[in-house]
Amino acid sequence: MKVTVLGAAGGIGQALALLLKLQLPAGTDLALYDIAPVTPGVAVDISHIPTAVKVIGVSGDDPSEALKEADLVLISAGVARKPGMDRSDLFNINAGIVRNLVEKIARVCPTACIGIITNPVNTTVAIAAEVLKKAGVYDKRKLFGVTALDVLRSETFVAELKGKDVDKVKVPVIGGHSGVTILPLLSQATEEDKINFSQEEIEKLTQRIQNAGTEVVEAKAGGGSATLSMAQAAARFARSVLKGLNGEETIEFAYVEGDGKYARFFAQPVKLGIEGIKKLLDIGELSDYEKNAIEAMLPTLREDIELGEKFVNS
Ligand SMILES: NC(=O)c1ccc[n+]([C@@H]2O[C@H](COP(=O)([O-])OP(=O)(O)OC[C@H]3O[C@@H](n4cnc5c(N)ncnc54)[C@H](O)[C@@H]3O)[C@@H](O)[C@H]2O)c1
Ligand SMILES: O=C(O)C[C@H](O)C(=O)O
Repeated sequence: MKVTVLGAAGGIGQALALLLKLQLPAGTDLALYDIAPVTPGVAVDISHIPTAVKVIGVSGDDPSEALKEADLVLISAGVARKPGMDRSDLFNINAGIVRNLVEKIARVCPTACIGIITNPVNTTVAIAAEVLKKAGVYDKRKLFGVTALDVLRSETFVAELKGKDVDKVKVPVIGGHSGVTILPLLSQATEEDKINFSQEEIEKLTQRIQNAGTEVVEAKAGGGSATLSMAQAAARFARSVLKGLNGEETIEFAYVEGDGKYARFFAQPVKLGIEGIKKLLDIGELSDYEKNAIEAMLPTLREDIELGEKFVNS
């Protein structure tokens, strides 16, 4: 198996490269690409860590060498937020970056699974889908917006608030990856057994999870957004995708093209298998608060998606 990271010299990219070198199964190839000239050096650096994962680093204008025969491509190339910005403010720069990189993927490794980290994820995934469709290689089972960080944060915050074992807490998170489109399903949170919340706790926790990215952006005070926690989330996601590709089915939450019930793309639980998504899983029973929250997010989510579709097609 081969995993490629595009944007590998960045804050997420370097931490992700390190985690993948440490966590990928023995025998996996890891390819790092970034326009930054330091990228081959990042690869040399982590290549000295004694694990059975082989690393190459490619810089410059052409990612082809890094993409050749990739099974999974993770894209974290692009700019990050500064205080006062929304994720949608990144569209002007990141839309073109994602379009160009996905065009390369369509040519060099059209059957690879793709995990998009670059914001605004609600829109960049739609851009990727349209680019792949134009190239005649779109397989919706293989395109993912990486929303695993929302799940990690929910597990952490719930465990902290309720004094639970963080290793056992599970919280589904659905919708998209910005503001009100991030919806933790606290009515389904468990630590083996169901965890109960007061309405006040539900409202405060939901808001904290929705604003967690901004919490990091403000704390970093102009130095960027979440990189280390994001790298861990992406590494966990990558391991699950590879497990699936290797025939060991796993479940992850990701922003994918589903049945269109709520929006063309929607973060939901998926069963991963040898072709990427094997099955879309049901989001389960929702509380009235969650049902209302879905209705409230849909105009934003649909607009975000349309923006990406139009960017490629007009
Ligand atoms: N999905 C999520 O949950 C999540 C979480 C955190 C950050 N993000 C997003 O991830 C992106 C990256 O964040 P970061 O903190 O790593 O930013 P960063 O600025 O530290 O790194 C970005 C890297 O992308 C590279 N790059 C720019 N254009 C490129 C191109 N055309 N080809 C290859 N590489 C290119 C840059 O050289 C840089 O090394 C941002 O858009 C950020 O908003 C998403
Ligand atoms: O908030 C951001 O801009 C980065 C990322 O989407 C996050 O959730 O941390």
